[in-house]
Amino acid sequence: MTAPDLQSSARLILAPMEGVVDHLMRDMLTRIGGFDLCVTEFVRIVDQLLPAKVYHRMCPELHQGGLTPAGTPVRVQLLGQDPDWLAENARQAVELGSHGVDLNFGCPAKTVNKSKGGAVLLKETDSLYRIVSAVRAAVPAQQPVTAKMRLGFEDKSLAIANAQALEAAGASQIAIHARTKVEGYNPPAYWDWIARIRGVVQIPLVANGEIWSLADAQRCRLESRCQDLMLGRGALALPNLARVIKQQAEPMSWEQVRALLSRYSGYEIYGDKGKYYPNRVKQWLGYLKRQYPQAIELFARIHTLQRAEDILVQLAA
Ligand SMILES: Cc1cc2nc3c(=O)[nH]c(=O)nc-3n(C[C@H](O)[C@H](O)[C@H](O)COP(=O)(O)O)c2cc1C
Repeated sequence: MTAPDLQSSARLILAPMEGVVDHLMRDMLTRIGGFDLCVTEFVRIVDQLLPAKVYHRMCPELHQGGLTPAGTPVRVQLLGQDPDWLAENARQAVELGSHGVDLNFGCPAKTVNKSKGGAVLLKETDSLYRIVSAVRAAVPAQQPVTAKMRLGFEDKSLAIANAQALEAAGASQIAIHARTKVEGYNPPAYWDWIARIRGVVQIPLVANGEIWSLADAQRCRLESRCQDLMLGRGALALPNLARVIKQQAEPMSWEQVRALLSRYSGYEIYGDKGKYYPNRVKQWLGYLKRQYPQAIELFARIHTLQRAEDILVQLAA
C-alpha cells in the first residue's frame, strides 16, 4: 500500500515525553528507524544556568555529538518563563552539542503552570514573543530554535496570534499539538486547526497528536496540510510506527515486540536506570496494550511485581 500524500522529504520527529522517552527509549526507537529527530524530555529552567552535568544526564547523547547510537540527532527541550535564563541555558545546550533547542509551550502539569511554564504561557502572546526572541538572539544562527505549542490554554482563540508571535520572534519551526491544555490528551486532535495556522504562518509546521497508524498519519497530513509529523504515544504503542508511516513497513509482530521488551530490560538493568525498570516497563506495556492484546495479558502477570528479575522471568515465559 502506498501513501498517496507522502513526500520523500517529509520528516518524522519523536515527541518529547517526560518520564517515558528517555535516552534508552530514544536509542531503541531510533534503532528501529524512521525518525529524523528526537526531542528530549523538558529541562526546567527557573533562575540559573544549569551545569553541564544536568544536560548530560537528560541527554547523554551530548557525549556523542548529540546523536543517538543509530545516528539520529537529538534536540534538548527547555521549559520556563524567564527569557534571559532560557537564553543562557539554550546557548549552553547548543554548545554542549544539542541540535538546536526546542521550547515547551504545551506542558499541562499544574506545578509547571503555577510557576508560569508550559501551556500557561499560551495565555500571554507577548511572553512567547519575548522568550523566543531572547533564545533566538543567544543561539548561533545556523542552530534551529523551535517551539512546541498547544492550540491554547482554555480555548483556541489565541492559537493563530501565538503561532504568529513565535514566527515573528524568529522560531525556525513550530510543532503543534492540536489540542488545548484543557482538552488534555483526549481525542480528537484538531488537525484542521494546524491547516488554519498554516494559512497565516510561513515557517515549517509539524503536526502532532493522535497519530497511531498509517491511516491516521495520512488523514492528519490531509487535514493539517502538514507533511512533517511528530509521534508520541503512537510510537510507544507500535514501536515501528515511524517506519510504518515512512516506508509502509508491516506493523511489528508481538514476537518482535517481546524481543524488544527483553532488550529494553537489558538496557534498563545494565544502564543507569535499573531501579526504575519495573515501573518503566509497566508504563510502556500500558501503551503497547492499545496495539497488542497480548500486552494486556502480560501486563496482568507483571503489574504487581516489583523486582526486575521477576519481570524478566515473566517476559521469557
Ligand atoms: C507522559 C507524557 C509526557 C510528556 N512530556 C512532554 C514533554 O516533556 N515536553 C513536551 O513538549 N511534551 C510532552 N508531552 C506531550 C507529547 O510530546 C505530545 O505532544 C502528546 O503526547 C500528543 O502526541 P501523541 O498523541 O502522539 O502522544 C508528553 C506527553 C505524555 C503523554
